[in-house]
Amino acid sequence: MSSTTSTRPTIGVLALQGDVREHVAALEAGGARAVTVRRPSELAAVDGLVLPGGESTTIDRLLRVFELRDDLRARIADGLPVYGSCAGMILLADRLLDGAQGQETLGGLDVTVRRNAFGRQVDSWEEHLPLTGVTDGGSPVDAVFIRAPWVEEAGPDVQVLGRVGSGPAAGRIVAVRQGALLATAFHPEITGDDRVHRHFVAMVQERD
Ligand SMILES: NC(=O)CC[C@H](N)C(=O)O
Repeated sequence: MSSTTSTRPTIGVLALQGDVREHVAALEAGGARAVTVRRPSELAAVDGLVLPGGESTTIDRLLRVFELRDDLRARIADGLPVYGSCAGMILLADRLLDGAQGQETLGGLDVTVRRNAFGRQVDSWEEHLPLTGVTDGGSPVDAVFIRAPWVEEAGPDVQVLGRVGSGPAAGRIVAVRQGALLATAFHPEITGDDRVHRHFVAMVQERD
């Protein structure tokens, strides 16, 4: 574990595939020192980690190629704060529905996630959502969903932070927290609203 001060923690962004740059910028705006993580030594040096949006099957495969998978699972079990966005939410789920053949997750969150849950015809859409602990007393976040998963079932220790508000998927869970793990089905990193990342930075600081 690194010895950064609690005021500005070092947070890694897993940089194997996906929208890494956007997360780096959002973390910096949210008060962290952001670094990219591709090697076990880089993983060992961070106080928290973001699993970006992208393609969960590719990230799953590359985690093995880059020999990061076992170390990352161990650090998650050890309480490392991790924020997963979209594909990252899939990777954090203990149980996966509609995964590709042979696809595995890292696990950690006691949830069942359905991949590409909103259907192939709905590639992306945007909705303004209130999020518990993030938007309290403020405006809702601009939630951009891109071939997004949803949480089909959440265990008793999982705190539901946000649900879809309207349309055929109304009520579906799209933001959760369990201990040091945070996950959203949408992509706050591409909207210029840093409140979700700020929330995660505070979670990392709590852990210091
Ligand atoms: N925007 C995203 O991260 C999409 C996730 C993608 N559908 C997957 O299965 O990983």
